[in-house]
Amino acid sequence: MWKLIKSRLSWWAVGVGTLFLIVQVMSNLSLPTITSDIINKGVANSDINYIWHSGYKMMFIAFIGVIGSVVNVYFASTQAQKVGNKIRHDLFEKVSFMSDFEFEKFGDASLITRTTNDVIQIQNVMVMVLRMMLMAPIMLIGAGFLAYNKQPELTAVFLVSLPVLAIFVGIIMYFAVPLFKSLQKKIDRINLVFREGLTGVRVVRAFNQDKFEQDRFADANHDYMKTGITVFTIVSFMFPIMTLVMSGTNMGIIWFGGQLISNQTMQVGNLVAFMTYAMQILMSFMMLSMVFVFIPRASASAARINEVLATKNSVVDGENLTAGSGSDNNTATLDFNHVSFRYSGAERAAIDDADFHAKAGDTVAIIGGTGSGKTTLISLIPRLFDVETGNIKLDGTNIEQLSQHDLHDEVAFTQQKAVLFKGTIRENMLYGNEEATDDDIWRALEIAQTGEFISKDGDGLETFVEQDGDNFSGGQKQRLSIARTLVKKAKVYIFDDSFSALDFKTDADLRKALKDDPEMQKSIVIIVAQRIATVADADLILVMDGGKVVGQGNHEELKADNETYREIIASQIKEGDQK
Ligand SMILES: Nc1ncnc2c1ncn2[C@@H]1O[C@H](COP(=O)(O)OP(=O)(O)OP(=O)(O)O)[C@@H](O)[C@H]1O
Repeated sequence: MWKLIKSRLSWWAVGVGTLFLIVQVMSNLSLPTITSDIINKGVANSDINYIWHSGYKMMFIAFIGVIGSVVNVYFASTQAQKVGNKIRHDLFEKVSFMSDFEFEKFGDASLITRTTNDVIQIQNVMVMVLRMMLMAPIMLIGAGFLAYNKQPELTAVFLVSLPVLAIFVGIIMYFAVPLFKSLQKKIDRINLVFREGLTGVRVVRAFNQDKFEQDRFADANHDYMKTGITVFTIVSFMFPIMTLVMSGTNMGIIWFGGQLISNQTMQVGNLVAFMTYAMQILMSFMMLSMVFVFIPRASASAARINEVLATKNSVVDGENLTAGSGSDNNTATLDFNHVSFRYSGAERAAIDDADFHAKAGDTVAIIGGTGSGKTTLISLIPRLFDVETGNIKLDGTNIEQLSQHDLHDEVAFTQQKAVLFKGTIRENMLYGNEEATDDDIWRALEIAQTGEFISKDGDGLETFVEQDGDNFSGGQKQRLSIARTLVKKAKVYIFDDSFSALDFKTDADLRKALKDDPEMQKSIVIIVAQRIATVADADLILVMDGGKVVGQGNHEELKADNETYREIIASQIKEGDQK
């Protein structure tokens, strides 16, 4: 935890906060001595002036103490907030650059818990540490010293009360600490079930599994609640035990102190001050114990956060990078040279010796059965994963020699699942290219065949997009995603099964518009598809089966001599889906 906090802490603020904390503790420590003086000198001698004078002094010192406390709380809280803010920022940045490998390792529910709840645990403990953990030792030593000064013999009482308190606190910590740690894992589980229930709400309803999902969530929720109740019940023993020990200590002090007073070896005022110091000593001990109860929970959270921050991204920028891919758009080339790739832990290669070449103006279509490796193949181009053997060259430059930023500038990607953001159509389109003009956006929207639902006569680019694009149909969302990809100026445009949600006519119109657009002639278009009709016009068709490119050529060539391609055609004739 220390490692996580120290580099993000502002040390001058901690210094100033500690200074004011010392002021507060000094004020707290000096008040009992003044009280004892009021009793010993003012009350005993009926000296009203002395009592008033000491009263003013007490008020002044108490006021200084309040200022010390307020300033210290301010610095402790702002530091905790700032450190939390920096950790969340760093986590988000780290997660933004993670490849799918790293995402799968943690799971998104756990990443969310780590960025929210785990950070809050650290913030809470930071406030405790910056206040209690610094205050308690100063107060413990100060009050112990002053109590000893008032009446050394009486300090023997602590030889009993402190060990008794330590034993009870030790027992509480022994049971509470492991439970505190397990609470974090249980929050992960709640997040996971909640997230799955939310994102899959339609599937859940369609299969009438509402009850099953509710029970699943109730189980996770109940499990968390049970552990929470157990741990906080255990911790709640702290306060009654503390009260018991304090009362016992007071009784001891009054018992022995009373005897010392009757022997005239102690003044009444000293007894009162001693009792206050005794409370301060026990309170300090208690504060330290509380901090030590909560630190392990925060340490567990810190370990979970550090695990994310320390994760090495499997896709990283290499050294000696080439600036840009080295040629203008008109000469764009893409070469897959004997590329193989295997998912971590997988026995079989997901891509086995893929070798093909494309140039500006080409449309490359990839077809094959489900699980044949189409998505994996195109994911290698923007380096969502790195190739295992072979290489991919863009304009003759190995893509691993380009910075990821430069590479992503050259490659525009539409995923299988359309993703839209809440906002306007314009905002969504500018996501593809923030410098795009309205004309650029309308050009992209026209190619993507959005005319039937986004028109210049209506709200146009100001049309509102709900969260996840929920106010559009699947096919409309897909067309908007395609338009956003086209707004970007890129050398390679990839459409991963993006046309499957479109009806045949729209699919054909869109591909024709793509082909006819002069801008697209400068780029390479890669289309992953399941339908023969979608791929038939492509300049190069790659037929995939079991991770291998088992055929490449145009429609006529493949129809003539590729068995797998013919099987796909045959299967689609049966479905009445062939061109
Ligand atoms: N993240 C992953 N981790 C491990 N294996 C994976 C992962 N993603 C895909 N695979 C495996 O790699 C193979 C190719 O998957 P891929 O998604 O590339 O196929 P696809 O042809 O795009 O399928 P579909 O048409 O169904 O989308 C499959 O056997 C799949 O199980």
